[in-house]
Amino acid sequence: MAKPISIEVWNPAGKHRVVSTKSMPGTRWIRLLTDADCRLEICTEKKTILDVEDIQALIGDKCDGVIGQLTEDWGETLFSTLKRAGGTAFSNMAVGYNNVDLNAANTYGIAVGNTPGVLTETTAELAVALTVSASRRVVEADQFMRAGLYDGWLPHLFVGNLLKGQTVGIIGAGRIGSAYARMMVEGFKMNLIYYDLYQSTRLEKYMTAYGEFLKSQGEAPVTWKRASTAEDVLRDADVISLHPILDKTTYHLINKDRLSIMKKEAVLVNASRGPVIDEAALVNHLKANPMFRVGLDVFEDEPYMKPGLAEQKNAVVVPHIASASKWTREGMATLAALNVLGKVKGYPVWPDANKLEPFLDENSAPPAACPSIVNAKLLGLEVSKL
Ligand SMILES: NC(=O)C1=CN([C@@H]2O[C@H](COP(=O)(O)OP(=O)(O)OC[C@H]3O[C@@H](n4cnc5c(N)ncnc54)[C@H](O)[C@@H]3O)[C@@H](O)[C@H]2O)C=CC1
Ligand SMILES: O=C(O)C(=O)CO
Repeated sequence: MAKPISIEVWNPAGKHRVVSTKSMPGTRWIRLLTDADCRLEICTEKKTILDVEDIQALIGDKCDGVIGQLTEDWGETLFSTLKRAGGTAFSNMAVGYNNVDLNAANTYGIAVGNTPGVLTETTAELAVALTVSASRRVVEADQFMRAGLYDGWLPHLFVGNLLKGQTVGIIGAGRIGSAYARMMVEGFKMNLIYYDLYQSTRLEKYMTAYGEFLKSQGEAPVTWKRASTAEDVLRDADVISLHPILDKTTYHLINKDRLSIMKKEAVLVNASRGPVIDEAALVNHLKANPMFRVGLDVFEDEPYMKPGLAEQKNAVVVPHIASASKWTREGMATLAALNVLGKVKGYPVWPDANKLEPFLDENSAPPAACPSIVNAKLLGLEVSKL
């Protein structure tokens, strides 16, 4: 028998049953669904991470689509349950979808949505915040102050690293990696080295133009380089920020060997996914190298930290909040809802998931399309001509 699970129902007479496994910020997403004849059921269970059984209970016997979260395990069991309930759509309220087994979704013909773009700047800004906090020892200094230990200015008190003129390294120069690179380069006049499987022509053009601009102002130009290996970035950079997707190629990309080639006083930031770093190896490295610093938004076994990490003063840790600005979270909710709604209504897929502004304009109706379906091609979904 299915577990009892608490829900809040909107528009009970709606024709299409859509389930959201969590309450999400804002109300626009709710309005968009209910105005389009959906009965929306929002799970209000007081449990942060729902397990597969909880979600099966939510899906029930009839469900057209589900809006879910990156903490959930969307694999064979959930996609087959959704298919049996007549569902055709699932959307993560996230850009990353490493919690989703796309092969299983494809097997059951379920469209999988994500929420790119709307979180790019917000996430990059938090990565910058972690970089500065780690470089300048902001959290350590804050704790020292609150503990009443400050008894006057001293030449050696909380000396950290200057960013200006140093080299910032990016691994994964996609939307967020490129936005972060620009913030660091513009903000701190840093030189750039990046590694990605693909060339980021846009970022390279920007770097060249910005260097020219600085020169025209009589300032030292910034330089850039595309590295041919991740190791080249790790060896050369003073600050390294990780922004790749999580998949087989990036799992434990930062491991004991790669940590050992980094500068002893480097700053490492991770706002991508926890398993990109071998966290146990990182803890050992932090212990052995007190001048090496990290800023972490994500962890290998969320919500837990590996033993020893919490005690390391050279680590700044925050609980996966990189996309947590009001505008972004409301936008993510809107995109996730529109992915599901679009598929339920039989709309085509938006042609460019990097240009989703029309869906985010609160003053106009969104286009009749699914903003971002990651398996659209595989499912042979029609592309919008709008
Ligand atoms: N901490 C947080 O709250 C957030 C975390 N994220 C994470 O950030 C990731 C990136 O997001 P976007 O920039 O929007 O995605 P994106 O797809 O624009 O960028 C990812 C980049 O990683 C590159 N990449 C893939 N495999 C690689 C490899 N083996 N080595 C080097 N580069 C590789 C890709 O070529 C691409 O350029 C998401 O997949 C998600 O996991 C995203 C938003 C918020
Ligand atoms: O969107 C993502 O992938 C996140 O991690 C949360 O914003």
